[in-house]
Amino acid sequence: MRGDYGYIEEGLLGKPRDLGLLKRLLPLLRPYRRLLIGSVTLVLMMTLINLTLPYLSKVAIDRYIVPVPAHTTPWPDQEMADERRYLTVDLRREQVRQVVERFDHLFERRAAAARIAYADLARLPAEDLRRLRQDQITGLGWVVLFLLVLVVADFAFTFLQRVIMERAGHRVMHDLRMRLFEHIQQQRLTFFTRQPVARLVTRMTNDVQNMHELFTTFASMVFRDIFMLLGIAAVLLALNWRIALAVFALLPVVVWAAVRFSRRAREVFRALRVKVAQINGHMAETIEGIRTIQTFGRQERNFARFADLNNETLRLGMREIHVFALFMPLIEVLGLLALAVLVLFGGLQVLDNRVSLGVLVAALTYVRMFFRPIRDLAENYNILQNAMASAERIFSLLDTDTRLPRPAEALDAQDPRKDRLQSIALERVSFAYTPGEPVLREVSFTAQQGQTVALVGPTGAGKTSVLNLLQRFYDPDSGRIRINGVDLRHWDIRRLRGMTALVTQEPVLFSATLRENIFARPDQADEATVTRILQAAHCEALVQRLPLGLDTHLEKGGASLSSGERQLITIARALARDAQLILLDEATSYIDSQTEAVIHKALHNLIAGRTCVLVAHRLSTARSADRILVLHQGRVAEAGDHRQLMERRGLYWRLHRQEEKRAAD
Ligand SMILES: Nc1ncnc2c1ncn2[C@@H]1O[C@H](COP(=O)(O)OP(=O)(O)OP(=O)(O)O)[C@@H](O)[C@H]1O
Repeated sequence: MRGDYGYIEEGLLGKPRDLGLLKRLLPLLRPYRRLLIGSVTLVLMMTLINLTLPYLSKVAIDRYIVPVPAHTTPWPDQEMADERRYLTVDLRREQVRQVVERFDHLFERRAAAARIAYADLARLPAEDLRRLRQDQITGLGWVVLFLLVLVVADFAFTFLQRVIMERAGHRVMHDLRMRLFEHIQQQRLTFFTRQPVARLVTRMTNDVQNMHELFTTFASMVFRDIFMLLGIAAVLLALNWRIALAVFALLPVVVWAAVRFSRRAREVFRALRVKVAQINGHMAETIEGIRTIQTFGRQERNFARFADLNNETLRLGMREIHVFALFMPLIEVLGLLALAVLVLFGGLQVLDNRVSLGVLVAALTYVRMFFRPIRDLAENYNILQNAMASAERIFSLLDTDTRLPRPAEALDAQDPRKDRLQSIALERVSFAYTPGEPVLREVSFTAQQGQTVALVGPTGAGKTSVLNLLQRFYDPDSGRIRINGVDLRHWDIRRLRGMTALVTQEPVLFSATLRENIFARPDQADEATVTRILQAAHCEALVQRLPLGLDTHLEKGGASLSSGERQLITIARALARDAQLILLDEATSYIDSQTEAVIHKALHNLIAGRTCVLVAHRLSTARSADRILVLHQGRVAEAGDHRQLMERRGLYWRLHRQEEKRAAD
C-alpha cells in the first residue's frame, strides 16, 4: 500500500477551475432543487431582515426620539437653522394643548403648532412630558414591536435555512457515497493495483465531506455575503450618497488586504494539508509495519521522521495563525477607520443639518455590518477552492471506468452449457501485468469435470496468475480460456463467478460473526447443513472454543485467530457455497504439521467430486491431483501425475527432494 492518503492530489489545489465542474455538480443537486430554492429564498429574506434592522433605528430616532420637523412646519428654514434644536408639537391634540397652555412661557406658538427647545424639555414634569410626547412613545413602541417580530423571524429563518441546507448537503453526500462505492466495487482488479487503498478511502470520506462544504459554503458565500454587501451598499447610497462615497473610499484598501490574505492563507493551508496527509501516511505505515520496526529496532529512525513531519506541521500551523492573526484585526481596524471617517464626515453633515441624526446612526451600523461579509468571503474562498479540488478528484475517479465489458455474444439463457461446469481449457495463454514483462507464456492445460489440476513451481513462476485469469480478473494477452468450450469473454462473468469458490493464499475474513463469514445467507442455512459443513471443514473444535460459537464476532478480520484457523474458515466458506469449480491458492504461512494434516483433510473434503485448480505450495497437497503442471518462469516445464513426474526425475523431482531435505533439517 502506498500510504499517500491523497496528499499527492493536493497539488491540484489552486488551479483555475473551469465551469465544466459546476455543470457536473448541478445534476447532483437536481433532486434537491426544492430544498435549495427554499434555502436561497430564506437567505434572501434573512438578508432583507438584517438590512431592515438598522433602518428601523433610523426611523425610531428621526420620527420619535429626535423628530425631524415635518415639511409642513410653520417655521421657515432660516429660523430652523437656529443653534438650538426644537421639538414641534401638534396643538390640535387636546392633551398637547393643555400642556402647552399650562407652560405657555416655554413654547412658541404658530398656527396649529407649537415648539419647545430640547433644553427646556427638562423643565416639564415627567407626566406632562409623557403626554406631550404620547405619539412618539406609541410610535417607538410600534417600532420596537416590529423589531422584535423581525428578530424572531430572523431566528426562525436562520434555523430553517440551516436545517434545509444541511439536509440537502447530507443527502448529496449520501448519494455521492453510494455512487462512489458502487462504482469502486465494480472495477476490475487492475484498477485496485493502480489505486492505493488510502486514496480511495480519502475519496469516500474527506473529499465527499469537502463537497458538503462546497454546497453549504457556496450558498452562504454567494447568497448571504454577496447579497449583504450589495444590499448595504445600495441602502447606504440611498440614505445619503455623500456618506456612502466617503466610506467606499476605503474599499480598495480592504479589497487589497482581502486578496492578499486569501492568497497567503491558501498557500499555508495547502502546505498544512500536505503535511497532515504525510503524518497520516507515516502513521499508517508505522502501524502496518510495527512488527518489522520493532524487530529491526527502527523505532528511533521512525520516530525521528515523525518528529520532522510533526515539527513542520507545527511551524505551518503557527504561520497559519499569523496570517489569520494579522488579517482579522486589519479588517477590524479598517472597519473602525471607516467608522471614524463616518463619525467625522457624517457628524459634520448632521451639524450642518443636511443629514438627520437617524441617518447617521443607521449608517454607522451599516458600515459595521459591511466589513463582516468581506472578511467571511476572504476566509470562505479557501474552503471553496479546497472543495472544488475535492469535487474534481471525485469526478476523475467516477470517470475512471475499468469495468469488464459486457460480452458481445453472451451465452443464450437457454444454452445448457451455462449451468453445469463440464470442462476448463487454457489454450496457449500468454499474459503480462506490465506490457513487455510476460508472467505466463503459452500455458495450456485442460481439466474435465471432477478433476483436480495442481500448479506447482518456484515462487514467482506464475501460478497465482493462472487463477487470476480463470476468475477473469484479467484477460489473456494471447491464447484463449474456454469453459465448457466457450471463450471466457463470452460468459456472463456473474454467472461464472457464481459457480466458483475461491480460497486465497491469505485467508480473508470480514469483521462480522463467524456464521456471516462462512454463509452468504446465514438465515437460509439449516442446522443440518451447518453441522455438515463445519464437520467437513474441520471447524467444529474451533467453533466450540469460541465464546459465542458461530455467533462470535470476529474483530479486525479474525486477527485473534491463528492462521491455520483462518484457513479452515475460508475452506468452510468455499464448502458452504457448494461451488462447481474450486480455485484454491494454498496458504504459504507456516503451520505446524498437526494443523497441516487437519487442513489437508478439510481440503480433501472440499475438492472431492468437484473440479479444482489448485496452487500447491507444499508438494504434498499436489500429490493426489489428477494432473500436475510444473510452471517455471511462466512456462509449463513438466506435466503429468505425481508418479509420472517422479519417474521423470526432472524439476518436480528436484523440488520434491528439496522439500524433503528441508523437512529433515
Ligand atoms: N498485480 C501485479 N502487477 C504486476 N506484477 C505482478 C502482479 N502480481 C504478480 N506479479 C508478478 O507476476 C509474477 C508471477 O506472479 P504469481 O503471483 O503468479 O506467482 P506465483 O507463482 O503464484 O508465486 P508465489 O509462489 O510466490 O505465490 C511475479 O513475478 C510477480 O511479481
